[in-house]
Amino acid sequence: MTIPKILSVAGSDSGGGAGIQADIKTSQELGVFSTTAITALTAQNTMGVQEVFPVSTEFLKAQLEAVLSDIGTDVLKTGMLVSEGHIQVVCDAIDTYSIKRVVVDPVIASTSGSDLLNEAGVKALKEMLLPRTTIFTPNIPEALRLTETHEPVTVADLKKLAVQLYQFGPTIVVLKGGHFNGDAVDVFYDGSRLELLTEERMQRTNTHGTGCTFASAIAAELAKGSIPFEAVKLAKAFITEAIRYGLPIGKGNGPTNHAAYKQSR
Ligand SMILES: Nc1ncnc2c1ncn2[C@@H]1O[C@H](COP(=O)(O)OP(=O)(O)OP(=O)(O)O)[C@@H](O)[C@H]1O
Ligand SMILES: Cc1ncc(CO)c(N)n1
Repeated sequence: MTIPKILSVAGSDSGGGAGIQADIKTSQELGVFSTTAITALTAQNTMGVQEVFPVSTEFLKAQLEAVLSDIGTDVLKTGMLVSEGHIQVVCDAIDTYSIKRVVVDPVIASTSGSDLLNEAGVKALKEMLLPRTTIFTPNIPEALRLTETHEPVTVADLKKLAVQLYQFGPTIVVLKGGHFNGDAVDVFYDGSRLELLTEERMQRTNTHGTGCTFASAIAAELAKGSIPFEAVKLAKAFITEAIRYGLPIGKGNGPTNHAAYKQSR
């Protein structure tokens, strides 16, 4: 029996809704074994990020080597990457271990506005990591930061933005529409096929970690052998249920419900 595996390279969210914790919960729900390489510890809750304690690049490398030299992975998924140095270490691991499927969620800032990737890191993301990426999942603010364009107003603008992001080198772009002003429209673009994944926008406050959860559901499904579009479709259903039944935990922006998708089947 082969057990599908993902390696999550991301920051720890002490509040349990985003980052590594979201990745582990999501992959567990979807029947995938998750390993981790932690880039930073954050002291964080539903109100925001209080402190960030980055792991050294040497220690990130040690975690990646420990996992990849023994357990291996079907998919590597990245979240918070801290700096250019951390991105270099991740790219070296992708090359050394010939990792073919890489899901990149470009965590640049938290919803509450804290920087989770520095300026040089944004440049390294574009120049080093995106050409090694299979599925790239930016949200709208991240897409605007990377392309330096204006806020999308129409679905046609969203499509244009996805095509622009494709030029940075990933095999597939999935532009997330959580911050769009209409329905929750995500755009899938692989260089020829352009598809919209649309769900009605739900008025919810418990949406902390939606992006991490969505990207890890994509990574988990890829690890199980799904083709990319099917993996994205399932991840969209997973996050929609997780938001619908979001958890009233903490005093601020609470977490999504990682168990809701499986419970709804
Ligand atoms: N209110 C909502 N109703 C329905 N779907 C939503 C809502 N908010 C986000 N989504 C969906 O959730 C997924 C994640 O998108 P989003 O743009 O929120 O990611 P994100 O900003 O990276 O998340 P975060 O930074 O909070 O982790 C997308 O599929 C998006 O369409
Ligand atoms: C550790 C971590 N990763 C990602 C995000 C973005 O949701 C967050 N708030 N915290």
